[in-house]
Amino acid sequence: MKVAVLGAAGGIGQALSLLLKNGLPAGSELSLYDVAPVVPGVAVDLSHIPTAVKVAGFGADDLDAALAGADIVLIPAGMPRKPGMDRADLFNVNAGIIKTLAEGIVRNCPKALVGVITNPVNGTVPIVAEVFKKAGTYEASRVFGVTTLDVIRSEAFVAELKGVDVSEVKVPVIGGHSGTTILPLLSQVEGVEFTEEEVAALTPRIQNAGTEVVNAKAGGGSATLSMGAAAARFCFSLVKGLQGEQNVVDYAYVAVENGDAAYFAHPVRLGTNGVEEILSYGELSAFEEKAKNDMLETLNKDIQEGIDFMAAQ
Ligand SMILES: NC(=O)c1ccc[n+]([C@@H]2O[C@H](COP(=O)([O-])OP(=O)(O)OC[C@H]3O[C@@H](n4cnc5c(N)ncnc54)[C@H](O)[C@@H]3O)[C@@H](O)[C@H]2O)c1
Ligand SMILES: O=C(O)C[C@H](O)C(=O)O
Repeated sequence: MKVAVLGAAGGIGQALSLLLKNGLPAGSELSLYDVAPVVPGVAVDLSHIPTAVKVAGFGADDLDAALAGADIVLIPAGMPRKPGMDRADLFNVNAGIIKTLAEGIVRNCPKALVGVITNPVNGTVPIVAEVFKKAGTYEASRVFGVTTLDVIRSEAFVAELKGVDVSEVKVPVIGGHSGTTILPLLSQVEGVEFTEEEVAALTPRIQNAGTEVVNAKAGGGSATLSMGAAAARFCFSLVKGLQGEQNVVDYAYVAVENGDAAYFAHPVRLGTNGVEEILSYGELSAFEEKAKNDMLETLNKDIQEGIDFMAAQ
């Protein structure tokens, strides 16, 4: 199994790479790429951890070597938010980075499963898809927006609020990855009941959790450690699917035919080709149904921005 991390020297990249060095199956290769000159040093540093995962670092000019033959590519490359910014404000800087990296995937590992972390996820995922379509290598089942951070935050917040064992808590989160497009389905959490007031308070807390971190870091970036943990968890699900494990289900922002929007976070069953099946998110409460309908204008606009960016190239 070869896993490439693009943007591996950054806050998320380093946390994620550490977790992958410790958690990928024995015999895997971890390929670290970044334009920052420190990336070979990050690879050397990780290589001193005694696990059976081989690490290599690749600098700015070595994207092709970093990607050659990768089975999974995770992309946390690009600019994070500062206080006062929306994720959408990152589009102009990050769109070009994502396009360049997606073109590298086309050249070197067109069959890889690609997990996009770079914001704004609602728009960067369509960019990757459009690059692949242009090259004739697109398979919708292989492209994912990583929304696992919304899921793990929801688990943490629900457990904290209800005083239950966090390892038992499962919270579906659908939609996109920004503000009101993040929709936790609290009505479907098993074993706990929420009052209307709790739902009305917890839903926006989950939706604004990224901003909570951005403000607490006061100009020093956005979530990196929790995102590293989230991306590693998602990567391990992809690995299990690739290894042929049955019934691996996780949440991700994926292309959906005849769905709520062209891209929407759903539960998906993972397998050797990435998404084997897009699963239904089930029944929504009246509160969730309204929140879903209300988000669609924003989500569709974000998606179109990514498509238009590529159309203008
Ligand atoms: N999906 C999510 O849930 C989620 C969560 C947190 C952050 N993010 C996003 O992830 C991105 C990275 O965040 P971070 O905190 O790690 O930022 P960071 O600034 O710490 O790291 C970004 C890294 O990307 C590298 N980079 C820039 N251009 C590159 C290129 N062309 N090729 C390869 N590497 C390049 C930089 O050198 C840097 O090392 C941001 O866009 C942020 O908004 C997404
Ligand atoms: O909020 C951000 O800008 C980063 C990330 O998308 C998050 O949810 O923490």
